[in-house]
Amino acid sequence: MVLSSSGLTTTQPLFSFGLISDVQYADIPDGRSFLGVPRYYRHSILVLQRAVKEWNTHQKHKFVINFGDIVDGFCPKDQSLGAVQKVVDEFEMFRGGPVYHMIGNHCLYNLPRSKLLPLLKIQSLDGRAYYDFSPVPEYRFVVLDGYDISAIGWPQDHPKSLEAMKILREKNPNENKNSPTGMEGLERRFLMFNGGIGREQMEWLDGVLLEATKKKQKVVVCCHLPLDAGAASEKGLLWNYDEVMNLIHRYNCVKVCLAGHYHKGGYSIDSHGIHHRIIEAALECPLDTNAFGHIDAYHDRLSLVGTDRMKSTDMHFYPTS
Ligand SMILES: Nc1ccn([C@@H]2O[C@H](COP(=O)(O)O)[C@@H](O)[C@H]2O)c(=O)n1
Ligand SMILES: O=P(O)(O)OC[C@H](O)CO
Repeated sequence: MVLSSSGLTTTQPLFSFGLISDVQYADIPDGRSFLGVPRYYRHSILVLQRAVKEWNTHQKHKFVINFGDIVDGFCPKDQSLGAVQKVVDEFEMFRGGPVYHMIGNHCLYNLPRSKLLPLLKIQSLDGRAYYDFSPVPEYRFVVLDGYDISAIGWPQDHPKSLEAMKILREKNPNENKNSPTGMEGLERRFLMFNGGIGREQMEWLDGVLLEATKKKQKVVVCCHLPLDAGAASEKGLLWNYDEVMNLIHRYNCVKVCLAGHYHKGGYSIDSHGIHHRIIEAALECPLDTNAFGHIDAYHDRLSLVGTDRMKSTDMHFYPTS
């Protein structure tokens, strides 16, 4: 406890970290999403630069998490490598500690996993992009690879690609597998720009949650793709979000799930009291506006302090016995 200037006692966070999502940088003129939402491809890297400057000014953040989609799919392919490197270099200007990246669909439109993962410093076996880390003994972060089963990013004849195409053929009747036309409700998540968690990753997640439970750690799950329909459009959900959440709900250790992809951002608390916070996209910030923030982590809550378009959210943990 410390005494604030107002004389009231306040509790210091255990640690803090910076966060940003969907930078989707490209050296191309402004454009729009399929549904007409403006996208500012060149301005987004300025948002990132301002974020890093702010995080460095604070001098208290232990690390940064980037929620994926570092470069946009419209980036000319002969510029992909340079563009990803350029954005990574901006992140590297953060002086407080490591930057944890995750992959999104737009990353995979630009580069194969074999090139992408070393650039993003994701230690990988066989192209896997899931990992965990524990910044303090009380907390563990799990970073999921939402494009583990995906029709993008793996060679076309790779078993994971074939499995993804089978799912899309069964679930999505459209020739354009990015189109949800004629699909109803939650079924609308079966789009090519989404993906799923494979069996091995599920088993790995189970093991991490078991270990975290034994260590009495609070877990924050991070994934480019949202895991709760209350916080995002069903068109943006992880294909097997339901299986992943059923597994998570078997434990009491997961307190918060953070994601990107759904550019508008969102927030919900699910049936088990887990907070789902979808991070607003840097790409959709008009000139001189921002969408980045930091999270202060306490024993009993995460407090997201957002800038401009990123809303602030206090996430108090549901009491568990
Ligand atoms: N209702 C929709 C939405 C999207 N698509 C296809 O997905 C691509 C990516 O969409 P963005 O929102 O990221 O622009 C888009 O180019 C369309 O091919 C769709 O078919 N129907
Ligand atoms: O990642 P994008 O740019 O294809 O956009 C995905 C949608 O916003 C998901 O809701």
